[in-house]
Amino acid sequence: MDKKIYAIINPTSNSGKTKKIWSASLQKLKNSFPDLSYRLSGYSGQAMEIAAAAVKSGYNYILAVGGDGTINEVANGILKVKSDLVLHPVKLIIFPQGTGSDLSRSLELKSGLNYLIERIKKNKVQAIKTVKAQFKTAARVETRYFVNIADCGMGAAVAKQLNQNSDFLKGSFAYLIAILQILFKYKNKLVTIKADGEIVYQGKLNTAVVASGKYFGGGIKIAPQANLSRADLNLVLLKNISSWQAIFNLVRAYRGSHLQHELVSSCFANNIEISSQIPLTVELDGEIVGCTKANFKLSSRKLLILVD
Ligand SMILES: Nc1ncnc2c1ncn2[C@@H]1O[C@H](COP(=O)(O)OP(=O)(O)OP(=O)(O)O)[C@@H](O)[C@H]1O
Repeated sequence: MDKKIYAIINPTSNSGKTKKIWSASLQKLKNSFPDLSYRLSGYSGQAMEIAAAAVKSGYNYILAVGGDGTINEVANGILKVKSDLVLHPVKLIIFPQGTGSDLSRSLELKSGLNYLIERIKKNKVQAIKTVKAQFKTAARVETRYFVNIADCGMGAAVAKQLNQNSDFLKGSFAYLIAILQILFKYKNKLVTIKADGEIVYQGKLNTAVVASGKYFGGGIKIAPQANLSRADLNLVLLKNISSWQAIFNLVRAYRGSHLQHELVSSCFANNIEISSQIPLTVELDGEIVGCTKANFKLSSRKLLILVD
């Protein structure tokens, strides 16, 4: 079957720069793929609906243009459609245009339009795992997939701060400012963490990271042992570290050499549960979705992604 490509663009990603980049890229993309259809998302969450509708209409390539949040929505839209209703395997194409674009970093995708066109033509596929997260919102218990990294605690508080900050701050620098804003305010909280049914940690915690990819926070290599194609999940715990310890180890975290720290642990599991008396904020692929109690379970559904 031919490539039927549907592009979904988040015009607000990367502080609105994506809208201009898309306008400048469209004609060249159309020259290579004349049947390309596309739509700009009009509000948060719409990319999920557009992706699901495109898959149901028979599009077999969905192109996500934006950052990790956009990819998360598009992935959820693809996975929402029951696999027996999908006529042909659906492949996700990524045109990385986010503030952090941490999934693209884990996939080692080259940025730029020419590389995107080459990627589509080459059609090299990598299957990555997907993870079903369950968490609490004000109204109910909800579920949503993530594909790169989920975290609870200070990491999620930083993502929340980032979303509130001015669009003036860009890229990894925007994340660094948000980290510094939260670091000295954040109080570690008592948690119980289970991995595959066994308690693996009980005590004060700064951040729990449930990782498929290696990077979060605009390039912090928080889970250096994680691998998108590996079957299990990497749980990285930043235990009762102080603000100063976090500051001193930030450079090590960017390099991925923080696992040697005595208050950092890393293990692998298929099912991770995080509970706490004081709720911790939960973040999935950079999006704040709710709070604990949260559960992260490996899904049997894989996501097919075009890579370089
Ligand atoms: N039309 C829209 N108006 C407002 N928000 C939107 C719209 N379309 C999508 N969004 C929201 O924009 C948010 C940010 O998107 P995205 O994560 O792709 O960009 P980013 O934050 O710049 O990149 P990254 O997550 O890689 O740092 C998401 O929460 C998404 O739901």
